[in-house]
This record gives sequence, C-alpha cells and structure tokens, in this order.
Amino acid sequence: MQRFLFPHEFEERLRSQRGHDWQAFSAIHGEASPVSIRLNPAKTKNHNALFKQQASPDIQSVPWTKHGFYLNERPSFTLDPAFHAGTYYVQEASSMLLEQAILQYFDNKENIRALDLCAAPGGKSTHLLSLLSTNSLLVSNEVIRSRANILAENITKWGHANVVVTNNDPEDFEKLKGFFDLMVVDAPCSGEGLFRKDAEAMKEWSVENANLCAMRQQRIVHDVWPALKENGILIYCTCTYNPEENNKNIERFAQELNAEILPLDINPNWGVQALDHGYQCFPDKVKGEGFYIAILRKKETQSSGRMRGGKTVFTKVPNAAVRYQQWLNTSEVKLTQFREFLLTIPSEQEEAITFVCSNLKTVSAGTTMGTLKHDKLIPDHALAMSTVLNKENFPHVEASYEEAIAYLRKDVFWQEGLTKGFSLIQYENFTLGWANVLDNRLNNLYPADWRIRMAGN
Ligand SMILES: C[S@@+](CC[C@H](N)C(=O)[O-])C[C@H]1O[C@@H](n2cnc3c(N)ncnc32)[C@H](O)[C@@H]1O
Repeated sequence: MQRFLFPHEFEERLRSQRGHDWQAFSAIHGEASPVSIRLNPAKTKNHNALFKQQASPDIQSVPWTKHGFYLNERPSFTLDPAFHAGTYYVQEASSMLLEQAILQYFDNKENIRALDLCAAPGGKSTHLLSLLSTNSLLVSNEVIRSRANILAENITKWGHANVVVTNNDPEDFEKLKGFFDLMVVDAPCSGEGLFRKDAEAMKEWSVENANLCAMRQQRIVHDVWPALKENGILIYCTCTYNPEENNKNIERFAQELNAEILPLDINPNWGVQALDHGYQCFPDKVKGEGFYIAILRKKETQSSGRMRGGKTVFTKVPNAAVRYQQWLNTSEVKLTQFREFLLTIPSEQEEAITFVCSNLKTVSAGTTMGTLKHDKLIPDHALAMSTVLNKENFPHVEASYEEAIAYLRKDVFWQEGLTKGFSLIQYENFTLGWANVLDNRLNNLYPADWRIRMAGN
C-alpha cells in the first residue's frame, strides 16, 4: 500500500480539527480514488447501455444525485464513443453534492438566470444544465482563455441551447447588477481535498499558498456579489479543508455582504459532515474526494439595472433562413444570427442573452446551428450534439465500434448504399457528428481539434 507523506502543517491542523479521524483519513489516501460519472439525462437515462462490461446491479449510485454512478474500474473514456457524444461527464462524486443545494432552493419549473463563475472544465455547469429548466439561462464563465475553450467544448457536447460561455474576470460582472437569481462560485483553492487524486496539488501546497487562496476567494466573491439579485442564492464551494478558505470565508461574507447562511438538509447516512456554516466531505467518510459547500442568501437591497448597454451582437435572420427552424424539435427555441452563424437560443431568454453577450466577452451563445452560405446552412458540430436537433430530418450512418473510433480520429471509412448529403454518424443510439456523403466518399466533418489522438482501440 502506498504511504502518503502529508505536509507537516496540514497534518497538524487536520489532527486538531474537531471530530476528525486522522487514522482513517490517512489510510484512505493509500487507496485508489473512486471513479464516478454523471449521465446526461437529456441524452440517456440508462447507464447499462453505456458500461456493459461493468454489469449492473454492481454499479452503485452516488447517493446525493439522481444521475451519478460509480464505476467498478476506470475504462478508457477516450476510446468510448458515448463519451464523445456527450452522454455522460466524468466527475468526482463529492462535487455532485451541488445537486442538493439546487433541489432544495430552486423549483426546476422556474425559469431562472444562473451564473457559474469559475466554470472550467465544466463539471458544475453541465450538472446545472441538467437540473435547471430548459428555459432558464446559464452563463458559464471561465477567466483563463485556454480553459474557457475546454469549457465550451464540454458544454457543446452536453447539447443545451440555454447557455452562454463567457471569458471574463469576476469584476466584469459589475455591469450586470442584480441580474442573477443563482451564482455558483467553485473557487480556485488550495486543493487539499484532491491530494489523493492529484500529486501536483500536494506539491504546490504551503500555508502561505493556502492563505493567498483565501484572500483571492474573498476578492472573487466581493467582485461578483453586485450581480446577484436581492434574495438571490450564492453557492460557494471548494475542494479543500482549510477553514480560512471555507467556514471563515463564509463568516466574512455573511458579515461584510449582509448575507444569510442557509442550511442544507443532508441525509446522515451519506457521511457528509455539517460544520458551523457549511458541509464537508472527507474521503474516509464518503465515497469521493474532499469537498466543501455552503449557501448564502443576499439580504441587502440590490438595484438591478435595465437590460441595456454594450453593442448589439445579433442580427435578424434572413427570410430565406427561417425554414431552418424545421431542423429543430421544439418551438421553445428561436433562430438568431451572429455574423455568418445561425444560432438557436431559448425564446424566453432572448433579451437576457443579448444583454449578456453585449456586455461580456462571449465564447459561445446558445447552440450554433451552422454557417450560412448564400442562404444554405452548413451544419455545425454543435447542432449534431444538440438536444433540440430534429434528427429525423437527416440520413443516418450507423457506425460499428471500429468505424465510430475511425470517425472520431477524423479518419475515413465508407459504406455502400448511403444517401447523399449531410448525414449524422450514429453509434448505437448516440450521435457523434456530421459527415457529408458524396458519390463514393464520405467527408468526415468531425472538428479537427477534438479528434482522438491516442493510439489503440
Ligand atoms: C475549482 S476550478 C473550477 C472547476 C469547475 N467548476 C468544474 O466543476 O469543473 C476553479 C476555476 O477557477 C478559475 N480561476 C482561477 N483564478 C481565478 C480568478 N481569479 N477568478 C475567477 N476564476 C479563477 C480556474 O481557472 C479554474 O478553472
């Protein structure tokens, strides 16, 4: 068994923490991290169809979420076509506790405006999209540009139209005063809860760094706070145990920002520990890594600005392109145009999306349906991933496992008897992307940047 050498100050602090079982905590760090996934209920509700080799009923549910499961072993996700189809997200189990906060404070029939401030690579954002109504709006933001691109890729695979991905600093949200009903701040932290999974987190750890993290978190929450509505909810989480970054920060926010700290109803059998102001997962008590979550409600009066300002970003869809509404399976979304791209967004959120996009640095908005060329639409990969695509409009190419992997590598394959034109590549019941079928050749339209590069199949 691997023996873990924790930083001395870290060990001392945890040993002295009330109710902490150091023996059990250090022993669990010699064991492998559990592997867990969360299904995309808009694409599949059946994990048996996905992980056949991990026969159910051995597959165990993550208790605090409806669509989370533990896998018995770690498969090669890269070589699983269903992963690239956005049917599930590989996510650490403790962080799925977010679901309880949403279920307990929001009604999923309400249409709300939500912000995920520190969103890359997209675990909490994809989870939020599955929990909120499809007419709610999620602004999924990441300050680091390269990470914002990874976020946009994961959001695209998830397939929802009610989301805008932005690349802004927390202080930029100043312009959206009183705009959001819900904010999730999954703050950059000292990462103590990831020591078992990520050796780098422990190498970078020091008392000074952990204190710097606490100060940065204070700045982040103070900066974004004005964008929360009066009575709005801010869910704060970290993957650390450091009280300065967790409970003490929550105490500061409650005082300085005039916020109320709200409770979560947590099933005692889950092993989640209630602290003074929040809830902590320890890996020796839950099947997951270290995680902290707390909930604040804004008590102070918050004026909300009118939805205006910034430059207009969208233009009217040309008459000849209106017919592309038929490519969609719902009338709850509408078409709009950004430069040469045709997009679809929830009709109810049009004004809000326009306002967000005209005030923030937007990476993507809604679902990109395609590029308009002389009134013809060249379909975009995002449309193939979309949950609002009317798939019956297009021919399907049913791929074998080998063909699916070849397609995802952006290699060529060919089948006799295919219908010409833009076609959806299907593997089992899942859509992988587009191909343009020509006379005796299939043009692989899978995004070059996303192709599988690893060897093997
Ligand atoms: C814990 S991670 C977020 C994980 C993500 N919520 C998820 O569930 O997949 C924290 C994120 O905060 C971003 N970040 C770093 N410094 C930041 C800052 N000063 N303001 C806002 N976000 C920051 C990081 O780039 C990182 O993506």
